[in-house]
Amino acid sequence: MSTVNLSDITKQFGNVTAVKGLDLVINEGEFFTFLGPSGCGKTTTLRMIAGFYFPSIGKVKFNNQDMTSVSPEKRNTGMVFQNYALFPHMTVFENVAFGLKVRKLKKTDVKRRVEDVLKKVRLEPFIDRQVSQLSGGQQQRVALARALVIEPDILLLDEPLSNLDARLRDEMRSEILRLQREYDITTIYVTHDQVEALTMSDRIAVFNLGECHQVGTPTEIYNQPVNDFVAEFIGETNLLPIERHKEEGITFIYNSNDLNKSIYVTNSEQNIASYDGADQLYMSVRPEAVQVDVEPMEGNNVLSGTVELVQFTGESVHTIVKITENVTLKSTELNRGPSTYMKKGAEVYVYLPETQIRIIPAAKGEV
Ligand SMILES: Nc1ncnc2c1ncn2[C@@H]1O[C@H](COP(=O)(O)OP(=O)(O)OP(=O)(O)O)[C@@H](O)[C@H]1O
Repeated sequence: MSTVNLSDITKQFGNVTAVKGLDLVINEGEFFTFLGPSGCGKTTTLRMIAGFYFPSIGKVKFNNQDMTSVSPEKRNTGMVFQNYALFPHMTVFENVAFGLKVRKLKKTDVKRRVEDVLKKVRLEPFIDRQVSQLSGGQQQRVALARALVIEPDILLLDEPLSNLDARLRDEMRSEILRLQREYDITTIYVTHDQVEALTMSDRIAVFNLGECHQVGTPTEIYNQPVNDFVAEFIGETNLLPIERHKEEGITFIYNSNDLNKSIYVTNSEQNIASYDGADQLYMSVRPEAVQVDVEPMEGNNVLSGTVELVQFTGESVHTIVKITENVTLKSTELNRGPSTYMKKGAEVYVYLPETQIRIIPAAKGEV
């Protein structure tokens, strides 16, 4: 097991800056995920850890040992690629044994270790099957076995589930977690799928445009996003630009030209002050915190509106309510039966509880 320490890493490809000033510490045995949209620098960072790329600036350390310019085969990392990169005409055994043969292990040791790992990934019955004759999920297991058989200090996984259908993806998520716990191995996982990141990770780093915006546990990232990019990328949110308007020194208001359609947050001044200098502030309210009813509720932040759309997903119901010309709010509630569904065109009230409103700045360089 290893810690991974990235300090002030920048990676330049010609005039493209793929990764900018990245500092990260990944702890021993941690399941750590790089999450972000396509092109944000996740794979480039993973490849710098594997040694396939060297950083233009900065240092990569494993267990405090400088690995920045060490070649990949001397890093003892196991990698699983998005397209698996298996040898299609070789058998499962030959594919998994490959890395051990390169390391010149004795034949009997190779056999024992390959059989052991194939048992762990539940592929023993397929040991002599050609890889091209396996299903996508089985090929994925071969790729995992091949990465694990060398007993790496760090397991690196680059979007390993993106070629699988939804059901198999679910199954492989638990399978990867089980193996990670069994081998007790520091694991770095790259994905653009937020559900995958939230359900699997000990901690997540959220990337955009080559920069890391936030590092935290899944609940921290979801409940306390540091800016509008993180709030919108992880889960869904209602994001409304703030117009500051002090009333008796304690409230701010959105939409100050129609006070009936304004949103108040008491004691928000301290929160706002900590973002002094931000170009734009937003309030972010998750749809599951937004309540919709045909009767007005008690308290502040009850806005009238018209139901624009009702989306049924099975387990939950999304209701989109138009508040003003420019503002719609989304509410998500668990499915409590047809009598509770709102109707399109209905006049309703929407309640935004103050405690569920989070004030966040625009991500730097965005506005
Ligand atoms: N070998 C390369 N040469 C030139 N530019 C590159 C190279 N590799 C990556 N880039 C650029 O660096 C940026 C980051 O790419 P990277 O592959 O790390 O993103 P990513 O977040 O992994 O995206 P994806 O999810 O699509 O794989 C992109 O703009 C990409 O075009």
